[in-house]
Amino acid sequence: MDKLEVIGKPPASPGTGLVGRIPVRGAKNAALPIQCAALLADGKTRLRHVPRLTDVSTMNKLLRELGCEVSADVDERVVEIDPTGVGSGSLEAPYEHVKTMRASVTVMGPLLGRYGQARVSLPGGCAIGARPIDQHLKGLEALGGEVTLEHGYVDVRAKASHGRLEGGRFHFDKVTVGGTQNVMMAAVLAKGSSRLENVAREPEVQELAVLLNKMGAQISGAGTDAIEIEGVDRLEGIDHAILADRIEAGTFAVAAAITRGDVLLEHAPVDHMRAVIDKLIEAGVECRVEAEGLRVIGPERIRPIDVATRPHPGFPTDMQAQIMVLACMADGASVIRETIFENRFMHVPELNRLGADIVVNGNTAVVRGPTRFSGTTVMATDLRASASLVLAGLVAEGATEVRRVYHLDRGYEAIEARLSPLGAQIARYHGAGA
Ligand SMILES: CC(=O)N[C@H]1[C@@H](OP(=O)(O)OP(=O)(O)OC[C@H]2O[C@@H](n3ccc(=O)[nH]c3=O)[C@H](O)[C@@H]2O)O[C@H](CO)[C@@H](O)[C@@H]1O
Ligand SMILES: C=C(OP(=O)(O)O)C(=O)O
Repeated sequence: MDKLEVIGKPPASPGTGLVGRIPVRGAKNAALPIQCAALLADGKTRLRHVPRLTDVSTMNKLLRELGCEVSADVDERVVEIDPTGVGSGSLEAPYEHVKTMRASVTVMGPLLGRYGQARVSLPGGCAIGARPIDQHLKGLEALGGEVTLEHGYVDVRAKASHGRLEGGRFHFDKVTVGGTQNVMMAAVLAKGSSRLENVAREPEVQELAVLLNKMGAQISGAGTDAIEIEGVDRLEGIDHAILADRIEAGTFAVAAAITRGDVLLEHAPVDHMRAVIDKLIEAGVECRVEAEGLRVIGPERIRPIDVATRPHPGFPTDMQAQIMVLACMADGASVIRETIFENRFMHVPELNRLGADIVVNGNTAVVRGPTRFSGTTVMATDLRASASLVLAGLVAEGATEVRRVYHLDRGYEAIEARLSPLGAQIARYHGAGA
């Protein structure tokens, strides 16, 4: 297992921290459902600006097992997916895949929509919460799917004798990104029309709808809280560039802010980052929208902030751990509330081991700054928790060793190689640590 060593530098005067430009890569959370959507097309889908992440490779592997021909030009960040061979073998996402990456369940909607059936391992919980998929399944039932749960697997098939879903109306009890994507993908090839209400409005949902419409689907309303879909008979393979990652950009923005740096985040999707940018500005961080991206300049003094995570356009839960590090560096007490996942404070004990003063009560964390982080060995527990530990390491006195970096590699492309040119001292050691 790899580990990262970050040699930190407590912040000095403004402009002495991370300095330079960093290109923002394609978004993991946009790429994964789009890879699944390729299952719906007649012919090949060509994806560009695909980030080099383990989750993307895991999804490619699953698609190959389902019968897709997948070629990945990692250097060019291009992935081509041809689903012509799917259907001759098993339409199953096995436990081995789903346990390493929950987003594997997103093949369920496209498989059901196109082939009339799918079998997917139940994902179970993960470090950040229970994460049930009841809304995915209820939504698929509302479109004419029949769901059976047996031996840890979900079996879903179209009830109608013609083997296609009929379409239908579904109101989500809970706003769910993956649920919206799964049910939307099931509906595009249905015989009739569908209306999905109380849907997620995340940019990655909108992006999926854009892609599906380019393929020939008829979806309207993505980005609002109701989506209408007219089923069509077939979809075509197309060429598409993956949206830039608002969470990666936000993570690097915090790195610039806490180190008192000056960093241009090239191609940052600023329109999708409003809630994060607003909080950075509230904390005193200078954020300038420039032609080439977002420029972030760290202030002399960071002000405390109150943050509550919410579905988009609210503050994203995937930035909660990182903004907590900004709060640690603020002069005074900040309050951070996590309302999306019930157990997403796993980074707190590790940040406290690095010197933070964070007290958690239920879903609320009170963060008392300013912290003088002091490097030690810490353990990554999930993707964004890992990112927060790297951020704290950047401003810690001495060396911070972050173990279990495989979590980080799920969602950040070679973070050490990206941050080093900005002046960070960060190195990866292969096969070391637990
Ligand atoms: C690959 C991907 O895009 N992952 C993102 C996606 O995850 P994911 O799609 O899994 O997250 P959801 O939006 O579904 O989860 C939101 C909340 O709804 C609950 N829920 C969800 C489905 C369901 O059927 N029943 C139910 O109760 C979940 O447990 C959670 O508490 O959105 C999350 C919320 O923005 C992000 O943190 C993840 O990074
Ligand atoms: C929670 C995340 O991802 P996933 O849904 O893939 O676990 C994340 O990207 O922060």
